[in-house]
Amino acid sequence: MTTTTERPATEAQPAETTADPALSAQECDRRIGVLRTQIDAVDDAIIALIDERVALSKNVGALRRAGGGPRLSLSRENQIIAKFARALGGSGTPLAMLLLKISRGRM
Ligand SMILES: C=C(O[C@@H]1C=C(C(=O)O)C=C[C@H]1O)C(=O)O
Repeated sequence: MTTTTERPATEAQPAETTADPALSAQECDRRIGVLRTQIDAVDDAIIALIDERVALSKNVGALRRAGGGPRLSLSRENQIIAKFARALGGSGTPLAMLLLKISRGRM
């Protein structure tokens, strides 16, 4: 898969993730700040990937309609929902449905 999205380094440093009860409150706050910066970068990447997915989905839809086909493919959507459910368990299905809804909304 090719993507135009820059992926942030998501691997937190062990020093930032270790919950050591001997840490000062100030050091805990500092580590939380570091981790939140990483979370923000991951969220930015997720948003960029959603935008990329919407654009790809829109292109498929336009091509299918140009070829005389329907706007949607429910069998394909079911495959995607099943993939997310396999990968993410109970939250996979609603997440896939939300992604499909976002893609439809802009088609
Ligand atoms: C993008 C397509 O068209 C529609 C959008 C889909 C999607 O956003 O993943 C999936 C199936 C179709 O309803 C496709 O058929 O692959």
